[in-house]
Amino acid sequence: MNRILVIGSLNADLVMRTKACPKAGETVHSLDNGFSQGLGGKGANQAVAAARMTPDDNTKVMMAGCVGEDAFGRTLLEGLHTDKIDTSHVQSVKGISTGVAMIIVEQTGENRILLSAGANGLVDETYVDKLESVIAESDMIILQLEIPIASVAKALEIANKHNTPVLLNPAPAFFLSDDMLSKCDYLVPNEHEAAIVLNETNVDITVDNAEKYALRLLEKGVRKAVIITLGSHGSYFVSRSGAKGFLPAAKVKAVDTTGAGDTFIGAFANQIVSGIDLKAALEFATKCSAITVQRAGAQSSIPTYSEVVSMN
Ligand SMILES: Nc1ncnc2c1ncn2[C@@H]1O[C@H](COP(=O)(O)OP(=O)(O)OP(=O)(O)O)[C@@H](O)[C@H]1O
Ligand SMILES: [K+]
Repeated sequence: MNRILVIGSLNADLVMRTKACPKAGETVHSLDNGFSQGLGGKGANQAVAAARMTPDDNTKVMMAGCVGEDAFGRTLLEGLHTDKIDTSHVQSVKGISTGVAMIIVEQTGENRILLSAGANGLVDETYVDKLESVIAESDMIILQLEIPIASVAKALEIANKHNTPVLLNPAPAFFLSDDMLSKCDYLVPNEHEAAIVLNETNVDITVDNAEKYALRLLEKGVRKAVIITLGSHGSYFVSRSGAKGFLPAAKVKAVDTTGAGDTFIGAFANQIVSGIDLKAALEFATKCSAITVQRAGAQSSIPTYSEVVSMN
């Protein structure tokens, strides 16, 4: 059985839809039935995507991270269990809230998000150290940057020590050292994140110049492949073995793109640990995320393997 370990964030998404945002000191009503609650956090979303893309239970997905001992934390864990994700390494911590994203969406589609890292901030180096044996036994670990960066560096160090392949999704983006990049097998940023990782915040990465920036990231030491996702355009990949190319996104009517990147990453990782080659794995991930964008929500919008294969 293949084993994927995600070390990352778990968040409750609290969404309020309104005609207009209240001004300071003002109280306004939301739209009718304007409130909804969802399960999110890049780490948990990517774990769910990897788990749902597993036919015949041939890949075990494990989640590591921290939640508060509260209703949000319990609901997040229940959701992961529904997808048969092993949560035995997730710590429920007393006295701190689970990570929360408060999202206000105006009728125009404009949104404002207030994020409280809460328990995600407790994923420290000591916690990651305790995961050493599970990192060593994994076929791939998936990391994002919604937990402290020192903990991500620690996870990279342990994974390298045990030759465990690493996929890093540098989101939200920071400038990353060559040392960190050279400990990653796969780097999957979107176009904005790729620019920030390279410290090139004044450039626009597009379909036309994606190859140049993907190659620059590869030159910084990423071991196997760099994949830059380009939203509704698709993605561009370059690999150490010389494979490269643009993969157009499926032409679909997008309703809510939340979770597109996370679906892409979880599905891609699942394919890679199952021995599928890079381009085929990316084509599969492209199909999966095209379904996610046609549905509202984050985790709830991620398709299952059978939904993806029945698309053809
Ligand atoms: N409107 C769309 N139509 C079809 N496919 C899409 C669309 N938006 C995204 N995708 C697919 O999802 C992949 C990842 O999307 P994107 O580059 O937007 O990631 P992201 O910015 O990390 O996403 P998000 O933060 O919204 O989850 C793309 O490479 C593409 O294949
Ligand atoms: K969605």
